[in-house]
Order: sequence, then C-alpha cells, then structure tokens
Amino acid sequence: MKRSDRLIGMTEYVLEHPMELISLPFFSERYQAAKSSISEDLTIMNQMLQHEGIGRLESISGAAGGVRYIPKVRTDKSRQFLSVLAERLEDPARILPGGYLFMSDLLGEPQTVREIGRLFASAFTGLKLDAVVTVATKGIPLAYAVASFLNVPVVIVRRDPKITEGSTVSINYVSGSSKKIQTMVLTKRSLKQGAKVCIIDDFMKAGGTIDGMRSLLKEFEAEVKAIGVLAEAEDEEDERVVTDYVSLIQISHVDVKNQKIETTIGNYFDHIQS
Ligand SMILES: O=P(O)(O)OC[C@H]1C[C@H](OP(=O)(O)OP(=O)(O)O)[C@H](O)[C@@H]1O
Repeated sequence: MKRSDRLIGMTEYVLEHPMELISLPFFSERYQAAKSSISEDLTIMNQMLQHEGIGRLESISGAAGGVRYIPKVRTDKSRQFLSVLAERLEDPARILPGGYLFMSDLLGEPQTVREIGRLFASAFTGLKLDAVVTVATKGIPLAYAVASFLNVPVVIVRRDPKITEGSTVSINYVSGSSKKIQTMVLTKRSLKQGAKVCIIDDFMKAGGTIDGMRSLLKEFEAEVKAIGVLAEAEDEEDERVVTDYVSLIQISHVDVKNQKIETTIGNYFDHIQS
C-alpha cells in the first residue's frame, strides 16, 4: 500500500478515536507496514493536524506506548465559529419570558453541536475526566458532543425519578430564575466514587441548575473539574451562585421592551491555552 493511501486510512481512524491511545503495532498490522514507516506517517499526520488547526498527536513512548489524538481547535477558527454563533443569537425573535433565549434550533444542528463539543473538549482534554455530566433535556446533545471528543461516557441527571433508572439519589434545589424548588435525580450506578467530571449545559441564568448538579454530584463524591455552558445570561441582580465556569457566548443585554439582544463571546478564551 502506498504511503498516501495509508495516510488516508490512518488519519480517518485517528480522527474517529480522539483521546484514545493507539499503538504503532496496531497500525503496522492493519496496513502491513514497518513500524518505522508508520512512525514517519504519524509525523506527517501530526504536522497536518496542526496545520488544519484541529489538534495534535501526543506520542507516548515505551512498550505500552503509542499515539493519541488530542483535539484542540486553533484560536482563529474557534473565534470565527463563536462570532457567527453570537451573531445568530442576537435575533430578537429568540427572546423568551424570564430572560431566556430560544436555542433549540442550534441544538438541533449536528454540525453546530459537534463544533461546540470540539471547543469545550479543546479546553478540557488536560483534565483527565471520567465522564461528562448534564441535566435533561437541552444539555444532552452538547454533552454527547463534548464526550465524543474526550472519549468518555455521558451521565444524564433527570428531574424526575423513573422506574427504568434503578435505585437513585435525589436532591432538591432552587431554580434561581423561577425561585421554584425542583428535584434532580441520578441513578446510583452512573458514577464510580470520586469520579472526575465536567458539567455541561446549554444555558446558565441564575446558575441554580448548575448548582443543583454540583450538590447532587457531591452525593457521589465526584470531583467537578470544569463547568461548561454554551450561553450565559447577563447576571443582573448578581444572583449567580456559580462563578467558576467556561461560557462560549455571553448574552450581554436582553431588552424585551425594545426587542433587542446583545451578545458577545463568553469567557472561553480566558480558559484555553493558545
Ligand atoms: O441557570 P438557571 O436559572 O438554573 O437556568 C438554566 C437552566 C434552565 C434551562 O433548562 P429548562 O428549559 O428548564 O429544562 P430543559 O433543559 O429540560 O429544557 C436551561 O437548559 C438550563 O438547564
């Protein structure tokens, strides 16, 4: 097999298995090529991944070594994507009562959701996470996108106990915006004790939902290493209970009366090494 043909196959495999350690013998056998040739192929691939601005290959030496694709969107590409997303969110037709925004169209676009997942993963690959945690419903597609690039499972917190979830742990929390007492439920078998997780959700207003998930995760003795939200609302009455989070978009001003929304890029670039 020619190097050019081999490189196509190897690159497809690497991009389909982000964060997974792939041994050189695996590629040698798969493509019937010497390890020295495979090693040269991987050097070429690594240069191209960085040229394309989508990450790099990490090499782990030794018998149990190999390579691992570390997703990382280059700053110019992520800034361009977030600028377009911020602009789309400035549509006054998205304004909902209570200062919420209609975002389900964006959450229904596989390519948009995948790119959002790639951006969060770019910021979280160094955290050695065991799982991505979200709460039903709108956070679910984003959590799967992030988890697919981190090569970890998704854990879904529910708002109501279901017989199909087995035995569960539940907590009550105040949903900041509506000042309503709500419940969060998580099946006992979803996380091992001391799991390192990130929390992902689509929107954060008062932060009550995120804070509820943190309380629930405390019951599992899980370690919340990061919190990621697609959009954060302006924090008017300074009621926000969550302070350490990564947001892609910030809704800087919602003027319901004059039907105006102003958005900016969130604090994402403060949390990502260039
Ligand atoms: O910061 P807070 O004031 O708590 O609000 C953020 C919540 C509210 C909204 O969820 P809902 O629309 O209530 O529920 P679902 O995701 O199931 O649509 C959003 O998806 C966040 O989870």
